[in-house]
Amino acid sequence: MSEKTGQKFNRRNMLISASAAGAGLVLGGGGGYALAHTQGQQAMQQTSNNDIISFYGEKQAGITTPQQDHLHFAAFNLTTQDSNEVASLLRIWTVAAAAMTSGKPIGEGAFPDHAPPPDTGEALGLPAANLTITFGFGPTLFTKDGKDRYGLAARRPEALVDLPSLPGDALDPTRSGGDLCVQACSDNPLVAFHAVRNLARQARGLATIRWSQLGFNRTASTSTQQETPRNLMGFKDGTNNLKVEDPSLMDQHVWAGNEAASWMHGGSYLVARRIRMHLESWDRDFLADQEKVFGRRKVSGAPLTGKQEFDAVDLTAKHPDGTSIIATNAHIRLAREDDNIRILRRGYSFTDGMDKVTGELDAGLFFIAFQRDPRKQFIPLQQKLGQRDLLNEYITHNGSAIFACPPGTQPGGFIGETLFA
Ligand SMILES: C=CC1=C(C)c2cc3[nH]c(cc4nc(cc5[nH]c(cc1n2)c(C)c5CCC(=O)O)C(CCC(=O)O)=C4C)c(C)c3C=C
Ligand SMILES: [Fe+2]
Repeated sequence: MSEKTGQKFNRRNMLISASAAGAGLVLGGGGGYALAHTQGQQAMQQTSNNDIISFYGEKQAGITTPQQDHLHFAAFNLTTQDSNEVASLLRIWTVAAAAMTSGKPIGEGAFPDHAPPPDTGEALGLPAANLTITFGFGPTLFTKDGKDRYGLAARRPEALVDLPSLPGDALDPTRSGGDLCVQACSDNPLVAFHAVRNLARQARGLATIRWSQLGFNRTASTSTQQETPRNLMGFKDGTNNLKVEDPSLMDQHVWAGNEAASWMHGGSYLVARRIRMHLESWDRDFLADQEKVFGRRKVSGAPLTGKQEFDAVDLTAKHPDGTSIIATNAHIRLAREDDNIRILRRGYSFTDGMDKVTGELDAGLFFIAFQRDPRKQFIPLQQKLGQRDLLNEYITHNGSAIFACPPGTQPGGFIGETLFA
């Protein structure tokens, strides 16, 4: 499993070192850029801190590593027809991701004056801020329009299904699907942006961004060490999420095991949904009704059957008149009626400004969940929620994608090596 390495390196040290050495404007020319780069590498060896999450490991980082505050997610269309070029792209991305997640710019050694710098530069001076970069493969990497594009069709995992049409879906194809995905998460939004920008730049000629989504303020806690954040509806979100400190729950619900295609062992399946919230009508709803929708108190986050946030949810408790305290179609009842179906939620709030047609906010939850098998987890859950959830009055799912995230890799290897072996 990927872990915090305890190494100290940040791009700020790199800049300070460079200017102390009289390099002048670090971005002013190739010489300054290169000096900053070299001295930054020394800084990394000399100091230590804890804002670096190792890219290399048995499992990809960004799944069961504690969730950061900001997201830049991008889905890519492959434009190359050659499977060797797809593997080459993954090799290049692996090296770049390992550098950026350690707080280093892309590219080694001195950068030439008369060529574009290998790194775009906007994150120079910034620490890694716990950057993780997680890669995934969409169904269309394996089969597209009935064709075996790269000779990989036979290796498509059974669990990597095309998501069926789900109740209440209003999906926009331009915000859905993708051959590859990159999930960049960091506690600094610019660091996450820089990661996706630079990977997209490296992909030129082989792949283009199909759609992307920025996310702010994680809407889940994935670690017992984190405080539960609030979503844009004002409710604490993530209270009963799986917590990464329990490896047996991760093995049971998140990591693909022996049932999966062998190249996916130690990987996981990512489902992303762009869920627009109709915040104007939500804001007109009475507090008691808002609380009924979720089955929890707005301020404390406590279940309606308890007093404090982490009190157990009692789905059997009744009012004196015999009706259920947590309504029969409350979100937390439907999401947890079956204790065997659990997912690791890792979503973010988003806003893309306003809807030009209605004048309303275009904002909501960019839902991301990791799981061992979407056929047994996300799909049945959403089938139930989409039919009966009280929340449906206030939300619309308008983007959707599924990706198989392969296991991690070690220095010298690359993400996806088990698939392309
Ligand atoms: C298909 C899975 C889920 C979707 C889609 C989904 C959308 C969604 N959820 C909230 C807000 C909350 N969800 C909460 C709990 C919760 N949600 C899901 C699944 C989906 N949610 C699960 C499995 C759970 C946990 C249930 C449990 O085990 O008790 C909560 C309560 C606090 C918490 O436990 O996190 C909130 C709040 C929104 C706003 C939303 C779509 C916009
Ligand atoms: Fe939920």
